Amino acid sequence: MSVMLQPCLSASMPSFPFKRTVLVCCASSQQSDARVPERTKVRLGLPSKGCMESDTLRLLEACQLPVNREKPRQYVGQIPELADLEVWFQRPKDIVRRLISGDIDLGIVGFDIVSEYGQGNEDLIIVHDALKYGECRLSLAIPKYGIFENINSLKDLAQMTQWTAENPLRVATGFTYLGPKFMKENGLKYVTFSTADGALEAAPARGRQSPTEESILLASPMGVADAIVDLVSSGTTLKENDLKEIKGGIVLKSQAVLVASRKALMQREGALDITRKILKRLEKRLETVGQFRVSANMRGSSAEEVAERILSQPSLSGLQVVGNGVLVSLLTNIFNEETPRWYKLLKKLGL
Ligand SMILES: Nc1ncnc2c1ncn2[C@@H]1O[C@H](COP(=O)(O)OP(=O)(O)OP(=O)(O)O)[C@@H](O)[C@H]1O
Ligand SMILES: O=P(O)(O)OC[C@H]1O[C@H](OP(=O)(O)OP(=O)(O)O)[C@H](O)[C@@H]1O
Ligand SMILES: [Mg+2]
Repeated sequence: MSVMLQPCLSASMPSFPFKRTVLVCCASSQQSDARVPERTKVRLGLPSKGCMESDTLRLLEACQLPVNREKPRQYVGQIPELADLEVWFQRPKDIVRRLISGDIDLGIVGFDIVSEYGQGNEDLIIVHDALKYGECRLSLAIPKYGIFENINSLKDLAQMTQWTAENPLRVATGFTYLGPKFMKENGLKYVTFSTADGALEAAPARGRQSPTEESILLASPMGVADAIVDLVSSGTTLKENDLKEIKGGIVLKSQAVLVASRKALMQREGALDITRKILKRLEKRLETVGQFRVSANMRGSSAEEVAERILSQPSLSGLQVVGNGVLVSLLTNIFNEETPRWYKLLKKLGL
């Protein structure tokens, strides 16, 4: 007897993996009673360069929402499926700033950028928190050598007697909001920050190795920081620059998210409906990522008996016998109607 198995081994739905503190700190910057600027089209901001741009366009295409642009460097585009929508290609930080100013209504960017440039503004609503690319973490990293050789946790770092008002821990970061906030929340009192746009990992290079090697610090042009707060993905850049992450040193975990302006969703005609359509396509697409269809032959005296044996395995729970009892398949497409994230969004909007 031959039985066809079609289990789709489902990746579990990720829960919200981020530090909630990040988005709740500055309620005062909220402008909920302001009106949105008048215009006819809903605007979606997409990253204008790098992997975030290409991965975002790839995801939208896989969702049957391809973006049309006459020329690859053009800053405005359209999604033919969504006639009332305009796509604006922007730098990620500008997407967040323009969501807040009301110049765009929806955006796709890294959660790190929403947190850094959104600074807890309650107008920003995360509609989809896990688009499954741009995965990285914002982390504190310190040298592996010198006075940091035996420092392996944030607690160890905070307890070092070196740090005083005159001789603070020097941190280089491009995250000038989240970096200081994290250090303060973790009780590191004597800290100063410097900022740079890239290659931060070079900042501590052979800086302060030991109290007796202060001359190296002065002589080394790049010994300008003791630690950095920067994005880490594979960890290769840190490793190749002799830096290490420490226990308790993750500021936040990030991946691409769909973010919206609350004002726009509430006030702009068509914005909520377009969001619902985009969300539905994203959910449908992402739900199948990491799922596999398996076909197998099994011996048995009847289809029912084989099906019963399969279904008695706890690890295969979720399988469902369909048709004449011969085909066994998983209920994967559970979002025939609206998705859980849609109901969550309505709740956040008080609708
Ligand atoms: N190493 C990384 N791995 C995965 N995602 C990352 C990494 N670095 C950054 N990101 C995510 O991508 C976003 C944009 O990164 P970044 O500002 O470095 O862009 P870029 O340098 O223009 O492009 P890229 O480095 O992707 O070619 C970040 O805000 C973060 O969300
Ligand atoms: O842990 P890893 O996989 O090594 O990735 C981390 C590196 O990636 C990012 O820089 P990027 O290469 O994007 O350069 P950029 O700073 O110029 O954007 C980030 O700022 C780190 O330097
Ligand atoms: Mg980069």
